[in-house]
Amino acid sequence: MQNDIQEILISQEEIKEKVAELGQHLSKEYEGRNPLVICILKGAFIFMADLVKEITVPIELDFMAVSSYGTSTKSSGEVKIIKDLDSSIEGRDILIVEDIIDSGLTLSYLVDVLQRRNVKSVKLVTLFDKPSGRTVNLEADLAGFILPDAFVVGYGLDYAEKYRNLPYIGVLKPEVYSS
Ligand SMILES: O=P(O)(O)OC[C@H]1O[C@H](OP(=O)(O)OP(=O)(O)O)[C@H](O)[C@@H]1O
Ligand code: HPA
Ligand SMILES: [Mg+2]
Repeated sequence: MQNDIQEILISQEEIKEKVAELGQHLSKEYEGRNPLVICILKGAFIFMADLVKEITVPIELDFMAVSSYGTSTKSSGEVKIIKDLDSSIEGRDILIVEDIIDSGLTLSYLVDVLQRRNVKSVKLVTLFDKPSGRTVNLEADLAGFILPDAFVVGYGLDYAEKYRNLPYIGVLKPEVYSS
């Protein structure tokens, strides 16, 4: 698996430091409140697990699974909800936890879906942001790292469901896509 990586863009240590910073920031922002933190599966599962340990206000968790990439490195443009939330979110402060915003299609669709459920507020935190990929107008409220225009894997992010368990963010060798 490590042999398929051309370059490590962000190390395990850098990610750890950044996640702690984001957690501190969110703890201040949600002081005195009890947000519902929503993990967007599958990609955000590692970020979610690490981030919530750095949040000091009481939170509740839920999970939503969506997919638009399948086995490709390009978004299909069609966002499919594979698993919806377990309960009503009416009147709640919602924090969406995402691993990466690339084209922005997944999140613009989801924010719209959640906002229509009469929530009190919706905020969006992403660990990775790839502004060069955007095809719709969407910004995170909080972003960890800005990435260059390359398809990346690791720390939850996959290529054809593989490499999610790499502890860093890396770029795949071109021959991996073509084989
Ligand atoms: O901004 P976008 O271009 O929409 O891309 C970002 C989304 O794509 C990936 O999910 P994917 O659809 O691959 O599902 P996965 O999380 O199960 O890998 C990633 O985890 C984000 O949810
Ligand atoms: O660069 C990426 N890597 C993995 N999954 C993704 N989904 C959107 N962009 C990416
Ligand atoms: Mg994916």
